Amino acid sequence: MATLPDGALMQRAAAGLAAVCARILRGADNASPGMDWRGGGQVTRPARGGPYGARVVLLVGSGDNGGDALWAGARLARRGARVDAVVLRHDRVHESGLSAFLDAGGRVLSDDDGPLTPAAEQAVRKADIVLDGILGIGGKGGLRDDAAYLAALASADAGLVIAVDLPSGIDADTGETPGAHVRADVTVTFGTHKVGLLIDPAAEAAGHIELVDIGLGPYLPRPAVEMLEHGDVAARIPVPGRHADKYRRGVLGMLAGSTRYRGAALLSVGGAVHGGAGMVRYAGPREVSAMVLERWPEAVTAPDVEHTDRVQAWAVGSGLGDDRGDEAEAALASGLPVLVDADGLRHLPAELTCPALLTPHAGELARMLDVDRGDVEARRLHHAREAARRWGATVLLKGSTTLVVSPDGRVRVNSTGTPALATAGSGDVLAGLGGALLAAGLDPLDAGSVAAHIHGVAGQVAAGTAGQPAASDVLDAVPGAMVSLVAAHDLL
Ligand SMILES: NC(=O)C1=CN([C@@H]2O[C@H](COP(=O)(O)OP(=O)(O)OC[C@H]3O[C@@H](n4cnc5c(N)ncnc54)[C@H](OP(=O)(O)O)[C@@H]3O)[C@@H](O)[C@H]2O)[C@@H](O)CC1
Ligand SMILES: [K+]
Repeated sequence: MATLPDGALMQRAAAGLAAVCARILRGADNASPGMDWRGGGQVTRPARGGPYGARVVLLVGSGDNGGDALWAGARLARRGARVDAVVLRHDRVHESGLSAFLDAGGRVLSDDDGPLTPAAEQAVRKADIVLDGILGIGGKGGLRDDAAYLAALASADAGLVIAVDLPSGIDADTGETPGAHVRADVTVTFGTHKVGLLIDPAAEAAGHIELVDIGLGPYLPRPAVEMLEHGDVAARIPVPGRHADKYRRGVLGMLAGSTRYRGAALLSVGGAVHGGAGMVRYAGPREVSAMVLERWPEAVTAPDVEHTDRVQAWAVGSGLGDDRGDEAEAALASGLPVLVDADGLRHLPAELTCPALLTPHAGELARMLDVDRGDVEARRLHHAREAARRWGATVLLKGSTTLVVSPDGRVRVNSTGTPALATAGSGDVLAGLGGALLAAGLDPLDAGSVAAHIHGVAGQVAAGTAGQPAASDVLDAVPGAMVSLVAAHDLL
């Protein structure tokens, strides 16, 4: 801002915003160079042939977010759209934006007494597009009274809701939703993706995300949250060299499954085998080991952790049950990198002395931190950070947006998640994958985020062929997912 004339960034933002609205109104293909990280993302749009004659309503808050909406509204009005503004506070409105809007033929439907006039409500209900310019990055807390009512009206009754920069009322920095907020079909965000657009529950309110480049790139600090793309993941997948042998590729010790949860052993060993482990040494009861060997003859088995030597990392806990805590503790005391999943998380010492990757879901993290599960779901980043700090470990919090948080503060959010992965045994596959990558020498942050990415791609592939895939289908899709990631990378 300091290097540019006053208002230049807002003009870039408004121009980009108006262009997206015009494109949507034209019914043009929605594919864009921006990131639609939720995949698919086709927007049901009011195809009108263009802005001319379209009904657009602006919800205008008291800050610059409202200014963006007004300037974009002025551009659409000049292209023949019928643009009405509902101004939340007439005593505090972006002045130059408002005069440009009025000069372009826009109308204001609210009055000094408040925004909720009958004309305003009627216009929102009939709109082709509602532009949500109530709050942007300056918003604090959820929407209040009139704004909350308008947000609900727009989300329920109106045409397409397009959020300006972010859906008003979400927390831009955490992904929390402290109160009432807009639910958008599309979010047009400026300069950089906001953390809140990437982490649930707020991310869910953002819909399809379009990034408008306003030239901030060279000035941005290191991002608070990273999201790996396919190429980033492919570059991190260990590829065996000419002199590879099973030890160089990484031997993983696996303490998982039990006579009660036999499937967990098969799925997690399978995840490790397909994840590229040079060898998997399975430690478990004789009848489970026999099943493992039948399905995965490349594995070797031993009765327990004590008799499992020459491993480079451990994966501990998937389907383990309650009675092998001593062995879990022994693996955790080995000093080797350890992935800890499910029942293994009950046996964490107060302080970890090894590089660790903890892979709880929200319920398990709630138990670890002695808080409510609902609170973990509402404040995913906060609680994952808290656990990473408390144990000095990398925490992979599974869920609709899987987070991987390193104790040094780095955060990655996975872009490939799919509801198809929310099925019994899916986490066992992930644990095997992550364990194999730890054994191959990736640090816990890379091992966790690469495993989550591959797992998500496998889930998408499996959903594409099996519809509602089982965890075994996801496991079967892992090799293909890895091939497609690496092949795409080689083509870059
Ligand atoms: N920075 C840049 O480079 C660029 C930024 N740009 C744009 O600017 C936006 C940020 O603008 P901003 O800073 O003016 O804040 P904004 O989000 O409009 O809201 C602040 C106002 O809302 C009020 N308010 C707060 N909470 C509230 C609540 N819960 N319920 C009701 N009211 C509440 C608050 O009042 P206060 O709390 O101060 O009394 C204040 O009046 C950004 O998101 C992007 O769109 C682009 O133009 C491109 C360049
Ligand atoms: K907004």
